[in-house]
Order: sequence, then structure tokens, then C-alpha cells
Amino acid sequence: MKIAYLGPQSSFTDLAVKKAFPEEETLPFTTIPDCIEAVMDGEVDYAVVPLENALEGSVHITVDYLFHEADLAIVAELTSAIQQHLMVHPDWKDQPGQPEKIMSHPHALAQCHKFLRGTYKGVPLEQSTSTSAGAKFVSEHPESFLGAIGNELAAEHYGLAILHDHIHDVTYNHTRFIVLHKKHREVSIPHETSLHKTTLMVTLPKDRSGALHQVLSAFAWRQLNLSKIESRPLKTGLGDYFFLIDVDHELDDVLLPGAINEMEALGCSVKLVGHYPSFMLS
Ligand SMILES: O=C(O)C(=O)C[C@]1(C(=O)O)C=C[C@@H](O)C=C1
Repeated sequence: MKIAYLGPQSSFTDLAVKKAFPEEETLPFTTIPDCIEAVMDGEVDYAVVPLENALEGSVHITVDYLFHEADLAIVAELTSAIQQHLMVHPDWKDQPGQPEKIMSHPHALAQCHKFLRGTYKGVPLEQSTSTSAGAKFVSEHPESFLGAIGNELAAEHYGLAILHDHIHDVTYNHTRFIVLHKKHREVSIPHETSLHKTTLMVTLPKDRSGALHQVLSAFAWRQLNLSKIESRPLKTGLGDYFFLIDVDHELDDVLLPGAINEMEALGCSVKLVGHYPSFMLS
């Protein structure tokens, strides 16, 4: 079994994959679309990509790709604690002053916003495709005083020295990753879970007042708890959206099919993106 992940090695996605699939062959890709396309093309069996961070919200490229580009199923959700550290090449560890620039994934830079403003105000921030891509770049350019933000394993893997640890602004910093496959199937993940979720993407009938209220009612009166609802552009014009809805309930025979039928009867189109177990990785 082959698993694509947002690489290079020692990204947070890699850490999640290693915990969830310790025995499987894994393949790093540079971008989230590359990971998703690798599943669609049959190059790998599964892809693990980030979906949402507790501080920064959704990873829009993942949500949009799942709606607009890919017909894949979410088969599991992995939630990991995220701890960010600022690292430099060891040659620059004791250098006074500030690095020329600090690199990281945009989510990681945003998670450390207060720290960066407080300690490194004015230092240019440069986005990298992942935290580990930033760390790798810094390790490959020892001639320059550069910083990268990422996890402890990246510092170790790329031979960097941690200058400041735990620099994320809020202690509760978690990211949800999803495991994608061509179609629904059970995956074996060696962790306990008691939570099952169902994810839907719903498009409302155009310009019908009260449509969203009616959609929410379909869940409410069945006492189906929603853990997330978010709108994203349909890309057909301003004001056109689809809704990503996470329901804290497995796909049963009665309640969820009932809610889906009701939404369709209201003129909504409903895409079932997945029904899957949710794992909290330590
Ligand atoms: O850059 C990484 O290390 C990733 O795995 C991506 C990602 C993200 O997309 O949010 C994952 C977890 C952290 O929140 C920061 C970055």
C-alpha cells in the first residue's frame, strides 16, 4: 500500500502519516494537488493532506480540490497537536541580530504571528510549500542566515538548530488531516476511536430565501450535531457558494439518508465526500 503526503520528509503531514500508517510505504509530494492527483491517477492508494488548523481555519486548496477537481472519498481523519519551533543552520546559532528571512508554510507563519511580530519584527517572511520545505531550504543554504519554522523532527532531519521552541501563539494548536482514497473503504489505523463523522458538500438552490435555514433544520430536528459548516466559492460568480458540512455521526440507515433526501427534495445538490472514523494522534 502506497501513501502520498505533503512533503518533503518531516512535514507535519509526514508525522501524522508515520503515526497512522507506521508500516506502509510513503511518498512525499510537493503540493496538496499533487498528492490528490496521485490518488486519482492510481500512482498511490491513499493521500494524506491537511484540511483544517485550529488557529488558521481551513486549508482552502484541499476543500476546493475535493469539490471542484477530485472525486475522492475521505476514509479517515487524523488530528495532531502542532508545535512550532524556529530553526537555523547550526553555523548561525550564536549569531547576534536577525535572520535575513524566515520561511515556512503560510499556516505555520500565521500560527506564530505574535511571536514573529514581537521578536523578529521587520524580518521578511517567505512562504514555502510546507514547513519541512522551508527547513530543507535553510539546510541547503548554510551561507546565509535564514530561519525556518517547523517541527522538532524537521530540525533533527535537516540538521538544524532550534533557536526558539514552542513559538505558536496559542497552546491549543491542532491540525486535522484527511486520508483520501478513490472510494469509501475501511482503513486500519492502530489508534482508538469512538468518533465517526460524515462530510457533505451541499449546493443550495439559487436565490431561494430560507434555503440554508431549511438545510440546517434537516440536521437539527434529527439531532445530528454539526461540527463544521463553511461556505466556499462555487467559482460561477460572486455570491455563489457551496457549503462544506461535517456531521458528528456515522452514515447510518435512517438519520443521515433522511437528511440527505430532505435536502435534495428542497432542490439542493448533495455530495457525500466521506463517512469515516476520526483519530486523535498523540
Ligand atoms: O507544512 C507542513 O508541515 C504541513 O504538513 C502543512 C500544515 C498545514 O497545511 O496547515 C500542517 C500543519 C501545520 O498547521 C502547518 C502546516
